[in-house]
Amino acid sequence: MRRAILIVMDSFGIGGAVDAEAFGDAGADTFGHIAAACAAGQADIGRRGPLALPHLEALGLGRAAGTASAPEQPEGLWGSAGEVSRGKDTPSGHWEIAGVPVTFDWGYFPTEIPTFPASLIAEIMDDSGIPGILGDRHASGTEIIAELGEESIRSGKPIFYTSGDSVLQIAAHETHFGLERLFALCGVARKHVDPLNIGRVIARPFLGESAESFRRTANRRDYSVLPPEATLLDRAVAAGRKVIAIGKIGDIFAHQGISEVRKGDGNMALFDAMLGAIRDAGDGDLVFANFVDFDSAFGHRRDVAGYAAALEAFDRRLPEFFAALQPGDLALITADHGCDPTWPGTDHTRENVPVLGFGPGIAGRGIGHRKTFADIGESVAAHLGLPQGKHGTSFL
Ligand SMILES: O=P(O)(O)O[C@H]1O[C@H](CO)[C@@H](O)[C@H]1O
Ligand SMILES: [Mn+2]
Ligand SMILES: [Mn+2]
Repeated sequence: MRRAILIVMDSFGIGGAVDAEAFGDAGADTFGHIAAACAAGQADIGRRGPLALPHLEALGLGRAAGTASAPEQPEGLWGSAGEVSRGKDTPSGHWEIAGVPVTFDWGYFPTEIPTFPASLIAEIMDDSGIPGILGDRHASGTEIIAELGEESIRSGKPIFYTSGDSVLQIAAHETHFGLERLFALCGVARKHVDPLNIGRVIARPFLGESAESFRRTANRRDYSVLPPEATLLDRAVAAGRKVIAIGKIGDIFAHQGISEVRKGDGNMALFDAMLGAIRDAGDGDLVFANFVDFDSAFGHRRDVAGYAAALEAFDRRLPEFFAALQPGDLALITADHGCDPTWPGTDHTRENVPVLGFGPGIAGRGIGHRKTFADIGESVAAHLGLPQGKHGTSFL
């Protein structure tokens, strides 16, 4: 069996990006700062003490990140990669991993209030019939729902907000407003933000009846534009291979180059879904998984202890993953950008990402620092015997 399993630990950066300063992120280091906080006893909520990631460390995480606790002889291919795409957002990171860097500038909404052009909101209101909007500014999704959720239920007006990413996010109550109605509204909004070059419209349904009880549900849906060129996923599908997308991978690629989508509510359910996909994948197939909680539940929330606990929970499950691999399989663990939970604000941070490769029979060695995430996708292509793309080089 020659299969590939590609895992994105969403936002698990390791610092050190050469262009971090241009993003206001010089010194940001998601892994390093979480580890430092844990070592200093500052991340003892729901967990305790130094960050314990024995399996990721055995694969070479410490060496990839340049930390002292690295083993002499990592068991996997270990290295780091920098991003050449102009944004530090999720689609840019994933598309570059899949061989297609984003070399154009996305459209962004300004930090002024209101952030959205009045004409855009008027068009969306006309087409969707909503009575108006709330929010209309940059915000943290959980905070703005706590602040405006009750008013949204009362008034029937959904909450529109954005961030440092190229996004229009729409939060509305799953039952009072209605989930299908929210999805339809996002479809309308998608059409109207196309001319503004906005990467994603994101439906953010929530449940609960008051600020204290509101919670976002797993029914988030991202409406992405298509990648600018054919990705690794398209190459795989064109060659008759199966691409099984775990979590939000399907949405991120606008469902292009995807054979099957499997979802899960939270990292542990996603891990289960990934193990199931590995059981079902055949020779030459690709399983591509995104673990979203690191970013959305902890990185953006600036929750250091929560992020650390999520890393440790993920690491504890890796033996199940190792056991699911078969001779000939290549597994790669990486990330799409940083989201340092110790950093000011609530946005992503420009960082290098770890690249850890392993599989039965793959000997450990350093692959150095890769200048583009595209080297990851090209390595998968080489492993699966797919045509090489033009933006990266295989490290196999
Ligand atoms: O604060 P929340 O709603 O989690 O928003 C985050 O999620 C968006 C999509 O990943 C990002 O743009 C970021 O701002
Ligand atoms: Mn991401
Ligand atoms: Mn994010």
